[in-house]
Amino acid sequence: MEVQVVSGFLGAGKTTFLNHYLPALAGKTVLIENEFGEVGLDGELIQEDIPVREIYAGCICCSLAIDFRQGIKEIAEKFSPDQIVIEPSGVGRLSDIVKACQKAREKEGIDLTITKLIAMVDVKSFEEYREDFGDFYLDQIQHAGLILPTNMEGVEEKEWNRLLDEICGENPKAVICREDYRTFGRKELKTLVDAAEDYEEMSGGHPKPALPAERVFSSVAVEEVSEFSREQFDAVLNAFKCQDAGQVLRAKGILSVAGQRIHFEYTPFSYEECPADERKHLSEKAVVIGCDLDEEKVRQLFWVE
Ligand SMILES: Nc1nc2c(ncn2[C@@H]2O[C@H](COP(=O)(O)OP(=O)(O)OP(=O)(O)O)[C@@H](O)[C@H]2O)c(=O)[nH]1
Repeated sequence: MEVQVVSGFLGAGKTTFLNHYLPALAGKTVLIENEFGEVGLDGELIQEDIPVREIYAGCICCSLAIDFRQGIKEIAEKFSPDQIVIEPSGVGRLSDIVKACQKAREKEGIDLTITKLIAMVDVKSFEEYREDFGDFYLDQIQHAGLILPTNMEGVEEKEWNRLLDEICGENPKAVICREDYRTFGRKELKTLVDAAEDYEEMSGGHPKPALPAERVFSSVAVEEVSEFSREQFDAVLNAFKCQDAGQVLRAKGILSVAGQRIHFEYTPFSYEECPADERKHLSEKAVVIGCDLDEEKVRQLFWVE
């Protein structure tokens, strides 16, 4: 059974990529979604009709390591898939995910081979996050075989090339896609992923002890949400920007705004909203991830009298 990992920092575009990539895969696939927040949302946003196992409220490489191992074992027994694709939480180190997979193999006796390690990188936040989150952020780029830059709209060609060169500098061995992969057809996308080297297992070595993501980042899941007017919801987004409730790095959810159910996606570098997909019957909820979050204040933002 092959294991592929699609990593990327908070909001870098992992789920979007999976919606392009999963239909390009041959054979039986199962997806593992690991959400740092306490409510799962990404699993519901996957369009491909394949089994999805959601593991949330922490990282599969730290506090949820046992759930992860059991999850892999159950998937192997129940589905015997050709491949498992893992979308780790945005704050998970890719090197730790690899170790978690190797541990699953050792402890559960599962026959798995780690093949593609992919890192999605939002070019607009790259320099700031490299500076602010160093090891957490760079580990994904440094361990990937394939780097897919995202959020290139509005970036001038010269700046785009400079940023890609900077990203390549962090991992010269990786294949980097210099175009917007979303313009590729299924076949082209598969060829691109196949062009990246498979992960090479190395024996020995002592893993460096690393600070768990849970000590640096936190999340608040909000399931009691108001109905917002447009102005009220704009004030919530503004509060994120102004860091009124701590440093919000990612927020997403389904809410009722101005009488319409919307799906919103926030990062400090991008914002998107669209009508909620009513076919999925998603309940109204939101998840906020960041640093030094004031949980009470986050909840108050979503509850207007
Ligand atoms: N402009 C632009 N937007 C993108 C691109 N890829 C994803 N997005 C948007 O960025 C937002 C976050 O994308 P996701 O695919 O949910 O990112 P993610 O890495 O799965 O996010 P989390 O795991 O929830 O932190 C969504 O609004 C996407 O539509 C891209 O290449 N360009």
